[in-house]
Amino acid sequence: MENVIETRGLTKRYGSFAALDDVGVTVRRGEVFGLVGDNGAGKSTLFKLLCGLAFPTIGEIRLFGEHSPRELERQRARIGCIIEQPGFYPHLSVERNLECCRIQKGVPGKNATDRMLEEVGLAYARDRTCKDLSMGMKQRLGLAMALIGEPEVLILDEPASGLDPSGIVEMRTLLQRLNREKGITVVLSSHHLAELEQMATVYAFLSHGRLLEQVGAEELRERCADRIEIAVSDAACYTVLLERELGCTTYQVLGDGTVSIANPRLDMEAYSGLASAHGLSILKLERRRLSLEQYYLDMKDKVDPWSWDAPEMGVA
Ligand SMILES: Nc1ncnc2c1ncn2[C@@H]1O[C@H](COP(=O)(O)OP(=O)(O)OP(=O)(O)O)[C@@H](O)[C@H]1O
Repeated sequence: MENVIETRGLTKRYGSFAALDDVGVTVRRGEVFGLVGDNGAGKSTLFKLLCGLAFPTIGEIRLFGEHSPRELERQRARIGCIIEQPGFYPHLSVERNLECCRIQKGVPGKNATDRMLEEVGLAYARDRTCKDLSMGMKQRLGLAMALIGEPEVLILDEPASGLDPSGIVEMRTLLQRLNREKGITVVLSSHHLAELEQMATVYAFLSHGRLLEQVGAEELRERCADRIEIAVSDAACYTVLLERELGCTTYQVLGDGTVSIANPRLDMEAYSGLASAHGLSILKLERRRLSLEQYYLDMKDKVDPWSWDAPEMGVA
C-alpha cells in the first residue's frame, strides 16, 4: 500500500523548546490513523507541519512520496484539513462560507458546494448564519470545507471536540463512510480513546513532542488481549523458565522489568508457581485485559519520555 504521508526526524522548536522532537510516522493509503497524546503533546504541531501551516526546524516530510518544498505545496492540494477550530466568516451563511472556500481552493462549479452540503448533511441549513450554528453543525461545515476539492487524505484535529454523544456518533459514521466508500485516508487526533478505538486502523502515541510508538490496530488488539503480568526478582531467569518449562513464547519484558504474558494458556497459579519453585520472589501478579485508554496510560507510565536510551518497550 502506498505511503501517503511519511515524516523522518521531524522537529519543531520554538526557541529552545521542542514542541515536536525527531518524529517519524508513516500513514498508508486507506488507513484511519489515530494520533493520541495529552494536552501539549504536539499533535496540532505535527498536523500544522503536514499541512504547511508551520515549517519544521529540521526533519523531512514526504507527501505521496514527494519531499521537495515545491512538490510538497502541490501535493497539499490533495489533502483536506481542519486544524484546531475550523475558520468561518461568522456573519455569512453556511452556503456562502462554503462557496468562499471553494473559490479560494480553485474548485470549479457551484455544484461542488451543493454536493458537499449533501455529503455532510447540512443542505437543510444552507441559509443559516454561521455564528448561529451549533457546535456539531460547525464541525460538519468544517468537514465540508476540508472535503471541497475531493481530497485523498483528510487531516482532522479533534473532530469530535465539543460534540454531544449523538454528534460524536454522527461524526464517526460520516468519517467511516468517507473512508470505506470513497477510500479517503483519515488522519485524526482525539482525546476520546474509546471513540478512536472504533475507527482507527493504526495509532501513533505522542508524549512531550516525542513519538512513543506507532502500532497497527490489530497488533494493539493483540497486546490488549487477555494477559498475565508478573514481576519477579529476576526477569531474565524467569523468561528462560517460561520457555523451557511451560513452552511459553508469547511474552514481553516491559520497560520496568514486568513480564507480560499474552493469551496465557494456564491459570495464574501455574505462572506464579513456576517462579516460586525456582526461588524467585514475586513482586507483582495480575491478570488483565486492557482498554486502549489503559494501554496508553500504562505505556506512558512505563516509558520515561525524557530518557530515550531507556530499554525497548518489549523484547518478545
Ligand atoms: N507558536 C508557538 N509558540 C510557542 N510554543 C508553542 C507554539 N505552538 C505550540 N506551542 C507549544 O508546543 C506544545 C505542543 O502544542 P500542540 O498545540 O501541538 O499540542 P497538542 O498535542 O495539540 O495539545 P492539545 O491536545 O491541548 O490541543 C505546547 O507546549 C504548546 O504550548
